[in-house]
Amino acid sequence: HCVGIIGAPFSKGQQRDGVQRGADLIRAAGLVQKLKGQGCVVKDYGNLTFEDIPNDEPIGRLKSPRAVGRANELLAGAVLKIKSDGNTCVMLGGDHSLAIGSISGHAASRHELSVLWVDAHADINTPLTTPTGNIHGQPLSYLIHELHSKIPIIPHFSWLKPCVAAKDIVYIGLRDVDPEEHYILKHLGIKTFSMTEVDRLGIAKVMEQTCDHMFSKVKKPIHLSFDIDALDPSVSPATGTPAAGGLTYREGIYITEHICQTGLLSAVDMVEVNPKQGKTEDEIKSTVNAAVDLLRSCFGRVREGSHEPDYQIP
Ligand SMILES: N[C@@H](CCCCC(O)O)C(=O)O
Ligand SMILES: [Mn+2]
Ligand SMILES: [Mn+2]
Repeated sequence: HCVGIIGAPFSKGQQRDGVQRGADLIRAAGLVQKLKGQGCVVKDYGNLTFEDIPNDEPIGRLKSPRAVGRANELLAGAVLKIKSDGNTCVMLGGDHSLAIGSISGHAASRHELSVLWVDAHADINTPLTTPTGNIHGQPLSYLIHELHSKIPIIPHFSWLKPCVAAKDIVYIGLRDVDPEEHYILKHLGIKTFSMTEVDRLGIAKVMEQTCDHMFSKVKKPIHLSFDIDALDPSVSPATGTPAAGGLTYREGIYITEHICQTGLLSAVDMVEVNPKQGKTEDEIKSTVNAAVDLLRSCFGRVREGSHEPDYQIP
């Protein structure tokens, strides 16, 4: 696996300080060394620098629209470069509004994508349906062709064009979906595996049906957008919008092991780790370590273990 890492220390897609520190916390937990230790070729492209945008007044309900638009324009360019260099891209957030840039940049490189959105939330509010104005609850609405007519002109978003078809999106982990989002999911016929389906089917069947859906026509590169709040708060409490009844650590690892073995993973986002939302150092560690382990499983780590092909018992 050739892996390119980009850090996006950005928090203006929501209101809680601290999520901008996620990238460096994941690095400090040894992500690069651990990926190299399991045979990956890793290039760390460092962190993006986001210039402050003064007077970024709300537009309608949207909060920090100019900062979010600009940050994602920068991120899109960085992801495109990482893909052009032949890597699988790992974007470390930062809040989930960054998926706007990550998926845009990925689509600029690989045109048709399958998007697997692992999250307690649907993140598909439009600028007119959002209950909070936080753009981390809206990223998919800017990216989906079928919602283009529902997105108004927004300063610093003129670079952005929709690049994903509703049929190419699958959700796993939903348990906190706004009514407007639920209507959009049903109206667009988007494939969803809420926590009810995870409970009913079990994670193995969920992954089987996820892959059947994604590969039903042509096999496309996979963009995995993993919001750490998809995991149960007992595993990953240090996050801004925790919701009870989430994925176990094992279910999260199963998802990433399974996606790895498809051989189609082309980019992965790991977002919403917020150390300031952890009550103790242990809560922060548990959250960060889960993020690291999930990423290790994206790139070949398997729980049964592995050995060098030419190993022989001495
Ligand atoms: N649906 C809420 C909560 C969004 C949570 C965002 C997280 O998943 O990145 C909103 O729109 O503000
Ligand atoms: Mn979420
Ligand atoms: Mn999210």
